Amino acid sequence: MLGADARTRSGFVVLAGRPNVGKSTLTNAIVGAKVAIVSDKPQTTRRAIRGVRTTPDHQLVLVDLPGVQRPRDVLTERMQRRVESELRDADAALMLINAEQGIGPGDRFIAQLLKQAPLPVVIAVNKIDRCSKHQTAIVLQAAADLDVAEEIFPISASGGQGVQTLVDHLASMLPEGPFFFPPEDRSDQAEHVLLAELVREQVLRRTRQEVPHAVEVEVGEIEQRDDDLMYVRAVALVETDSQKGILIGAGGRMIRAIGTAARRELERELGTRVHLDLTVRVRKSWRTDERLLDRLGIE
Ligand SMILES: Nc1nc2c(ncn2[C@@H]2O[C@H](COP(=O)(O)OP(=O)(O)OP(=O)(O)O)[C@@H](O)[C@H]2O)c(=O)[nH]1
Repeated sequence: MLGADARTRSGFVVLAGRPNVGKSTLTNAIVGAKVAIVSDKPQTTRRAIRGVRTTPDHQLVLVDLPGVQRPRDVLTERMQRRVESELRDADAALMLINAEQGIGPGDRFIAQLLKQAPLPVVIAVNKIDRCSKHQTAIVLQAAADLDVAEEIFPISASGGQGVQTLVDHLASMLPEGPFFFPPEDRSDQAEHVLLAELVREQVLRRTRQEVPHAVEVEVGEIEQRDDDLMYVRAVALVETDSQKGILIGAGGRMIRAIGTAARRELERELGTRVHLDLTVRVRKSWRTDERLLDRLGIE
């Protein structure tokens, strides 16, 4: 417990950035644990996943926003609403820019959105490990020209360069106040959502084209069956029969490979042996099924 006179800082920082810029990787680096799933396919993060970093003097709650984009269907409209409400409720925003790609229309769109939000903004220029000093300097200048951020930090989320300096600065921006979550918490996601994300990560790793983005994973049952065995039932929802066929693979090879890899991830997360019961089901147009989106925790 903290002493009564201890001064702590505590608050919410929203992460904004184009798809694939490294938001999940940075969340994990800041929190020091795997709370957001990482993939090299854009549009992985459909939920506002939070990571919680707690030190003796601060608690920084990261809200990892979905790739900001214009609403296209029910799913993305919901994302957009979530983005706007997170911006209203947060203490600061961290905009991530991809140093390798430079600044594009998507970044300008986000900068515009952040300019209208009543909160201080910091920019981190990520993936500098992939760039020459000269290229990094050009992107840093272009980031400054967006005229939205108080401070700009060059970082490598995967390599760790510059991350500590960025975190120290973010922590200093938080208001003084008590912690929101118990210090041992790293994420406020319901356990079944986190486990479902770990399974979905393995689906994304192994599928191509339209399949990755058509798949959602729902974890129904999580049950301690034995002293050292956890039973987890998961369903991969797809939109068409042909996607189902791809996911199952010839002779069930694909789904077995996904299941084995996912089980290892779940065992690491839960610290126990896991029996994963993974099935594939077709649910046409789950993207526009509001009730299902509610159940899956996509707001
Ligand atoms: N070289 C390098 N690669 C990085 C860095 N940060 C992230 N990546 C890679 O970039 C890809 C995308 O990273 P994610 O963290 O999934 O990106 P994201 O912004 O969360 O993506 P969405 O969820 O689609 O919005 C992955 O392959 C990462 O390994 C970095 O600093 N350097």
